[in-house]
Amino acid sequence: MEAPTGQRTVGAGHSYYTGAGRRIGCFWAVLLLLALAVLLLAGVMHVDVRLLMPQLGDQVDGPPVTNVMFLKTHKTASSTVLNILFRFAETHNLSAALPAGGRFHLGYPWLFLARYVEGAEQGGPERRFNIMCNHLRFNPPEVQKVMPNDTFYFSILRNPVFQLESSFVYYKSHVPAFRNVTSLDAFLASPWAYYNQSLGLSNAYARNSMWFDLGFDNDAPPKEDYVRARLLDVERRFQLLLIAEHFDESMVLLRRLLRWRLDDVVAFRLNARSRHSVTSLSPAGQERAKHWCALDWRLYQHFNRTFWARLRAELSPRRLRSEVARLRERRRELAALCLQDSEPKNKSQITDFRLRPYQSGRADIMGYNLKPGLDNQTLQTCQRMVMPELQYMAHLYTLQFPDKPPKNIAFLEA
Ligand SMILES: Nc1ncnc2c1ncn2[C@@H]1O[C@H](COP(=O)(O)OS(=O)(=O)O)[C@@H](OP(=O)(O)O)[C@H]1O
Repeated sequence: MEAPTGQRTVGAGHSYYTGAGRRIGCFWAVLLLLALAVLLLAGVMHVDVRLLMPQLGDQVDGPPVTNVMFLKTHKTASSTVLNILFRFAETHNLSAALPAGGRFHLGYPWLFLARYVEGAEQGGPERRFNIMCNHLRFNPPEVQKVMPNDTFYFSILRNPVFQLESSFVYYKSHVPAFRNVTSLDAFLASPWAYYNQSLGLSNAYARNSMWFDLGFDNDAPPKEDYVRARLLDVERRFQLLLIAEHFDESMVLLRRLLRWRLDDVVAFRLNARSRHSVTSLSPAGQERAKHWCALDWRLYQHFNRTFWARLRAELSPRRLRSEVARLRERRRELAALCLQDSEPKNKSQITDFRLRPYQSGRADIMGYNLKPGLDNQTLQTCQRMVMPELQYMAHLYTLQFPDKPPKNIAFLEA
């Protein structure tokens, strides 16, 4: 006898669903086993799982830090950091403390004053900004006038031997102490023949320039008590000192402390010299540079130590390795997406003047050409990543102060 249609349907349906239920159960069991196997394999092969599931690694606890002051020291990879901060300001609609009027820095080499910031004196004495990162000579009470109380302060240091070599080539014709000497080795062999202490500020790039940028006396004798007291000052004022030689590890640490996303801290190397404008110092010259810049040498040694101690406190070695690997991988992806030939170009090869960095002295400062044919959104992302310091500052200035005359960067066209 044939069962009524409805019963048969229900019966058939029931057995169908029972079979399907079994299949679904199997599916989840297999998936669970697979996941366990991957985790086991990752453990055995010392692979960080976040490398396999990148979206997991981009999770951060709590809101991002948005009040940030970066002391932009000279010739220390600071333009690359500035690019990161300007991008963050622009994409998060944050205000930046930019140089007033037609200026390109915040009063450097004079000690910073709040009135060097555009708009600091408008809207009453309480006007505060989110991001501050243009060159200035650090002067905490004045910086505090334009930055909120909960600002995160950080800076970056570089081995003074290489920092001095970079300065020498870049500021060769600008700094009196460097003007009349053929090489840095010759300068370091008898610095007092070229360095006139009474010229003060104009020679700041020639000796202990990071110490000077921090607001201290770059000609002070490196006496133990004095050095220790100033290092303590820096520790009190800054939450973090990064190290240019370990730039990627620095970005991992910075991102963690600021609770930013990975893409916020991925950057291309900016303001780098082409290989033919880098000179090498003899081993004796290197030792003399450490002696000549003894204050910077102490500064660098001290904060190189604290940097690694901080990294160890924040991340296990394996986690650090995997985060650095992820950062590099993402940089490679973005280079392939944005850059012509995925690499930097020297000044004569850069076709768009808006992307050509400011050139100084004998240095050939490299930049980038973008790939042709990028869609609008990708183009915007890529342009931001390769935009040199002066152009980016002028761009933000126009966005922030549309009624003011724009910064005149026509000289970059030459
Ligand atoms: N990501 C990264 N890692 C390591 N080093 C880097 C990085 N980005 C820039 N650089 C090097 O930093 C030098 C430029 O420093 P600044 O941008 O601070 O110079 S400036 O004071 O703003 O003119 C310049 O050094 P030299 O090439 O020796 O002159 C750059 O090569």
